[in-house]
Amino acid sequence: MEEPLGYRNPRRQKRPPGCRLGCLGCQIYKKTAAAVHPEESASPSCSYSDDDEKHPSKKERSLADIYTNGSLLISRFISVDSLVKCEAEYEPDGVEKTPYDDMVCKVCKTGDNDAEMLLCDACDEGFHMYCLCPILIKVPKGKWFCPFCTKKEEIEEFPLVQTKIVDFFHITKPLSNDQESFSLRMDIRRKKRHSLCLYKKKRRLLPHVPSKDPARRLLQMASLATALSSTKVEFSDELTYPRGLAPESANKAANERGGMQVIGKEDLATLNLCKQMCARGEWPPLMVTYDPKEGFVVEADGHIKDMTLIAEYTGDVDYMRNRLNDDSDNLMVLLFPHDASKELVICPDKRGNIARFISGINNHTLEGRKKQNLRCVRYNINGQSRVLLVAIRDIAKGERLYYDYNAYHKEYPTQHFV
Ligand SMILES: C[S@@+](CC[C@H](N)C(=O)[O-])C[C@H]1O[C@@H](n2cnc3c(N)ncnc32)[C@H](O)[C@@H]1O
Repeated sequence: MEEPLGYRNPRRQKRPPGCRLGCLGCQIYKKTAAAVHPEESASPSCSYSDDDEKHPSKKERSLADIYTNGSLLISRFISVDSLVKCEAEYEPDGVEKTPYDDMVCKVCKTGDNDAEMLLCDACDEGFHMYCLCPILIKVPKGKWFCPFCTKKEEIEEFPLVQTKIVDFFHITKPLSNDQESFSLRMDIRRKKRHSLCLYKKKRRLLPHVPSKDPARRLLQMASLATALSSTKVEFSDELTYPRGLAPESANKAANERGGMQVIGKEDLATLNLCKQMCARGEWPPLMVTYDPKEGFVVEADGHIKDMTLIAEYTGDVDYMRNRLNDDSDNLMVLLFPHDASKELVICPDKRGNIARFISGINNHTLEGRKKQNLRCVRYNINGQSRVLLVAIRDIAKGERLYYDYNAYHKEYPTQHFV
């Protein structure tokens, strides 16, 4: 398997953290600036709106800013000549005092990490992004309301009616115990058993084994339908190329920096088999549930063997350059060519499948890393790049699925992940 890739989080630190809120980020920026250049101090109240292109956080913005962590971003700003002029009140040590200095998070009651503190646009209370449930990994675009001011929408369960589920997922055959397809799959598995040693050595992909009970499969599908409809995402088990985004011709695996592994014949047959099974409603045994800390999560609803193909990561394909201001936390790198303007990402915000709900590990802790049971791998499939999620060990029924969002690009902030 090639080096796995991770999520790309283009909006991370697009502006100084928290600057949306009475411009707390601006305060941080200005406070830091004032400490270094007290003569060029910052105004206590920012005159720019959040989305104003003239906002200091937007000026001088480059890819380097976007992919930089908060502290580096601030230090980069203070080295910029054109600091914003302003009047400020100084403490004796020359550091400007702001109305937000005493702000504490309403959840943990501390004022630590003010760079990660959001202010509610209604009640003006502070909340650490990582104290929210589920946690927020970046400053939201536009207005933000805290859980106390937002009337939380109840997750509405998708109706457990076979016809509705068949329609929702465009299933081509009713969800019955389809003997023919099961025997086809068993045939492949029997063949594999004969050459077990060989396949173990080569680490071939394995097709998933759906739950035998059609009623259970219906429940699994209803759980995904609930998650997709709650997030207003239409089901799509393939990459999509809507007009106005990147054309399909832009997805050329040959352009990948350093090359991309070509999928083998047997693995391709397995992928095709899995796709056919899914189209018939014979899905991997997975259940989507809701966790107060992680949001929607995916759990194994049956034993899953090492090397089982879990899902393809699907969604609309777009150029990364079009997504720099994207609020989404689930963009996936699809193609990483030498020419950065041609970098492609998968955006499952409008269309997608179960892959977009799978959790990420906290790769700052050993505990977090131990949870990893999947890996995402890119393959050159018929000349195009595709991203597959594959089990990297046996997964027991009830275990939650996790992979490393940061295995390739190290930009996804997972330090507060559970
Ligand atoms: C790709 S989405 C995963 C699906 C998401 N849970 C949902 O409800 O749509 C990534 C987001 O899920 C949450 N998440 C994923 N893994 C997590 C973890 N290990 N701990 C806490 N939150 C996690 C974070 O809010 C993150 O921004």
